[in-house]
Amino acid sequence: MSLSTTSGFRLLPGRLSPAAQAALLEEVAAGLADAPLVRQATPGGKLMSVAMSSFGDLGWTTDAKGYRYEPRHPITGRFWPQIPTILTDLWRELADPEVPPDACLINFYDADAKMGLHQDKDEADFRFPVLSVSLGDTAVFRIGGLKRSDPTTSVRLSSGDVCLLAGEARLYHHGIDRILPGSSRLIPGGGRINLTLRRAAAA
Ligand SMILES: O=C(O)CCC(=O)C(=O)O
Ligand SMILES: [Fe+2]
Repeated sequence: MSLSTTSGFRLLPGRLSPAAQAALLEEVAAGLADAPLVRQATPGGKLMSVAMSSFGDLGWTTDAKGYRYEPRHPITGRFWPQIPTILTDLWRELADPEVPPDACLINFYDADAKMGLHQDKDEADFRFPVLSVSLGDTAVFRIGGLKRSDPTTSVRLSSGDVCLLAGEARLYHHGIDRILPGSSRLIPGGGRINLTLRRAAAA
């Protein structure tokens, strides 16, 4: 089964040059110094293997009360750092020329982390795409369809790759099966960072 581009899924391999990746990584590291990565628990009480933080007006959080967007970091209580301009520029070019993203989720995967099949549906308006940027080790990304039981395709996301979940694919199930440790030298100590730009609140 191959993933139709008419679904609204778009992969732009190597969209960010090595220099742009390094510059973005520096901005992410500066943001994480202010809003540290946290391993959060699902509403069901399971600790996620991915460590997370956010940039923007809203950040994604999860705890016993559920999944939601919050204006402040769950541990520090501070507002989230601003979304780096490299990312808002990409959004303007590839996602929406007028309405800016108000959330950028930061996921850090170590060699053992993964993310189960899910839909991104905590946002107010699915007309806006999710724009994803990958840095560091390659990930084995799985994407299916609107139904959890739909057939899935495996796509590798490498450092500098950008992908869009737009149109019908905006609500396709997706997840990360595994990381390929040692596949990139961008992040000191290894691992993968995924950044997803979103419009969480109504525009
Ligand atoms: O890490 C990725 O490439 C996907 C992340 C994701 O699906 C999410 O944050 O909702
Ligand atoms: Fe997702």
